Order: sequence, then structure tokens, then C-alpha cells
Amino acid sequence: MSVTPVPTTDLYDEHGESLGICTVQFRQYGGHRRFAGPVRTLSCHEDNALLRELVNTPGEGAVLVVDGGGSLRTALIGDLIGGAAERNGWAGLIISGAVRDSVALGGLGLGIKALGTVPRKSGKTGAGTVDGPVTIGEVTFRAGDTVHADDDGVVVLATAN
Ligand SMILES: O=C([O-])CC(=O)C(=O)O
Repeated sequence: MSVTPVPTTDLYDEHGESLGICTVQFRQYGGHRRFAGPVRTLSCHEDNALLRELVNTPGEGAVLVVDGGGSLRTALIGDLIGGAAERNGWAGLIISGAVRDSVALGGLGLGIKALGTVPRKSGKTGAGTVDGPVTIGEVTFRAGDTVHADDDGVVVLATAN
């Protein structure tokens, strides 16, 4: 399901404090600075085998929210995983962790927010959890919620809203 991005400030003006507001100051790395979609989630720590597997399945316009524990030691995505996410129809990736190949990521047709960059690759054991609730920057993302992201931030509309 594709979701048209709405400015996060307009969503706050409409929904007020019932909106989930992520306080992490993400940086923009993707080619789309405004993006939105149904939430999918992944928790993984310095290991991106599950992430690679997920972005190689149909994204159907979803935004993958990745709780990488905020680690800046290893990159959870680079141009290969980012390119696969674009090809498979993911609207965006929001990563509490690091990326690499940042210049190439900027040429991809999806949104990518992350904390920073590092050249080191992640492990490949497949450790992690898919579609469990993840809490990042004072907000809990649940699979099936709707997330909107732009230059002002990341906000979540819970399914019940
Ligand atoms: O393979 C990795 O670990 C990440 C990467 O560099 C890519 O996605 O291109």
C-alpha cells in the first residue's frame, strides 16, 4: 500500500499529542527527503543478514524501521542493500544505526534516514527480530502503523487512530 507523504508539521497540527513523535535527529541519506508508508520493523545489532533478506522481499510501499541499537560501529546498509530496497518497492528505511556508500545512497529513489556513516560492514549471522515493536527516540513503532518522514522529523500514526 503506498501512502502519500504529508508534512510532519501538518500531521502534528492535526493530531497533536496523539501523534508519535520521534526525537532522534536522523540525517537524510536517500534520494527522497519526504516519504511515508506502513511500518515494518527489524531489530538487529551490528548484523544485517536479516535486513538484506527483508529488502529482497516486496516492500509494497512500506517503510522499514530498523532498531540497530544506535550503533555507529558498523554500517547496516550500503549501496547494495539500499538498491535492493529501491528495486523491491520499499518507500524508505529509517535506521537507528549507521550506513555506508552514502554518496550512492543519495541517488536512490527511496527515503533513507540514519544516524551517521561508517565504512565497516556489519556481521552476517542473521540475528535479529522482524516486526516486533521497536522504540526509538521516545516513540514505539509497530508493524502496521503509518510513518511519515521529512526534513522536520519522523512521526507515527498508530493503527487505532
Ligand atoms: O553488504 C553490506 O554489509 C552492506 C553493504 O555494503 C551494501 O549494502 O552494499
